[in-house]
Amino acid sequence: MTQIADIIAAIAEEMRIAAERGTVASYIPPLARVDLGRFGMAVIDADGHCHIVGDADEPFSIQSVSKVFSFSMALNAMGEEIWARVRQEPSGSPFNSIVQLESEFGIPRNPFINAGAIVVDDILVARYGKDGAQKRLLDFLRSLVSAPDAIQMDRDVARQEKETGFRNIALANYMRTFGNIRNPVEDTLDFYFHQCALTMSCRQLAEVGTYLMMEGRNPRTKEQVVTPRHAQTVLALMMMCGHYDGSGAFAIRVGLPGKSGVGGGILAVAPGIASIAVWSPGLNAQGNSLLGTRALERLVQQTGWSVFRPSY
Ligand SMILES: NC(=O)CC[C@H](N)C(=O)O
Repeated sequence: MTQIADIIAAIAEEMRIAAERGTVASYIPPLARVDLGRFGMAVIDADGHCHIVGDADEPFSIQSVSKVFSFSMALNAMGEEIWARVRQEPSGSPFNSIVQLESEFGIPRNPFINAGAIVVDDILVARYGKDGAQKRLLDFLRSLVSAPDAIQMDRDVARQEKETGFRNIALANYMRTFGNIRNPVEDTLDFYFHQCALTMSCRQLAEVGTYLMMEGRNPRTKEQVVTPRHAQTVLALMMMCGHYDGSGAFAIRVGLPGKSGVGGGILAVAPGIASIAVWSPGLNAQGNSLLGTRALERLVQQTGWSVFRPSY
């Protein structure tokens, strides 16, 4: 097999010259002004070797990729009881859709659509308090990376998320009417907007993802961050729901559990083999990184890492 470094160098070159790059998210200026030409990728293998290419050390807004980490924390806090508050099924709907909530009594389909992530945050705010939840999430992420201070919450992005977040505010209030938001809506949303505003680079995102590659263990400290069973649960949900109404296409094209964000980042995990982060800010129609998806597709074609291959 060609070395990973050579494979990702060739992928970065293909992405550098790609003409069609998607569209950057435009709902807040900090996302709208990101250069469409950016592309970065980081791959960390099971031995801890990190290969990077392009803008892999450039911080970006991880947005909904953060839902993986808040959900991991909520599983730790609540265990299987969490399924009374959020379900474990794909939605087939856009990330910010409200339609299913009415017929399904305010219980979101899964923790990775906005409604589900807001419920997850409500659980964490009830357990740790509004500021405590933020601090714990930051501690969780920083414990997994080599340069902890590089992971930040961008307060300006959080403020703008709040100022423009009418759909998320509606989702939270609507679920409150079913009793599925238990804290003051503002407190839960404050945490949600701050977690969307987390900033890190591909290198750090791939480092954070290593616990999912290693059956829930932090390879740096050997600490069990989540149980092996919960790591499997998170990965299964990433495969089924990590790309919203684009999840089926992502599973077929890439064949790895993955989670996207509107900042153009994707975290993908080849269990036992690699933690991969890619960033390209241009999005496709479902709000997932256009070139990020293509880059992962190329990587899997050349490494054979799809979990659906018999040899995996
Ligand atoms: N898909 C996403 O990354 C969505 C995150 C965005 N901040 C929102 O709440 O709508």
